[in-house]
Amino acid sequence: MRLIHSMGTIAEQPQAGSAPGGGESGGLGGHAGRPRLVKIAVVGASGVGKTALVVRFLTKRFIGDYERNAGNLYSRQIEIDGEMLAIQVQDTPGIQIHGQSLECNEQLNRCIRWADAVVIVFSITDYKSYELLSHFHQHIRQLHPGNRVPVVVVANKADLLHVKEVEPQHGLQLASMLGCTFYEVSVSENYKEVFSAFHSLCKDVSKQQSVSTPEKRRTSLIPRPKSPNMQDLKRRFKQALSAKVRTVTSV
Ligand SMILES: Nc1nc2c(ncn2[C@@H]2O[C@H](COP(=O)(O)OP(=O)(O)OP(=O)(O)O)[C@@H](O)[C@H]2O)c(=O)[nH]1
Repeated sequence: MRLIHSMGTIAEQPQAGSAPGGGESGGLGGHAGRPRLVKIAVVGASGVGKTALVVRFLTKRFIGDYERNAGNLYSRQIEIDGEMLAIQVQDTPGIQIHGQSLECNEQLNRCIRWADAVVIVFSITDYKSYELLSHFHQHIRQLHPGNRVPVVVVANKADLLHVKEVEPQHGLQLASMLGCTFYEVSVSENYKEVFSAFHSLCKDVSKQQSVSTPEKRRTSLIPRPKSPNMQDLKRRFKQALSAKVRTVTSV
């Protein structure tokens, strides 16, 4: 796992396709010899386990200590279904909840716009984090108008059933109503489910990219004008010359 930079510096990073705010997606098909780039933003309320999830996915380890996070961008190459992918994961600062509305700052908006796919995390021990789910989903759709970026909903802290505030089936129902894939995980106890969530997201991105790529391929298949045929040019030049000679001799 490689830490690229913290979110504080992201706004000043103009690298195309590699950092939030960096403009066009670098994810389309990758360049020759380079793995395809998949950019994922992880969003959710504060304390739901976003950082723990990202670190678990990238290192297989669980971090137990809590430190409010400013938002880091991590990268790692992973082979998924035989294809090497360069995955960038943007951990974002937790949204503080005031009432039920979502107040995203510009940094977070930039991260969402930058992403090819988004993971929305809530905690089954925090009902308010669950209530934010549909707000986040709507916000993501608004920031990607006309482009259905794949979204996965992750219900975390499944090991804390004794203090749960959200029934797992409610998470599942809401996620399917929003058209998102749903995973219930315990980042602290389980790596497999965490990997599956990111795996399915990467597959969705791949699918979406291959849908948009044929258009690009088709345009690149339009025959380019041929370079002039030298034999043909010589022949036409000779013809023109002899016509001129004929005109001159006939005068
Ligand atoms: N029991 C349990 N604790 C978890 C789990 N996932 C995360 N935690 C703990 O929950 C706390 C918050 O986790 P973080 O990953 O820092 O949460 P965050 O969403 O990044 O928080 P912010 O930085 O405030 O946005 C930490 O103490 C984690 O160890 C889990 O699956 N089970």
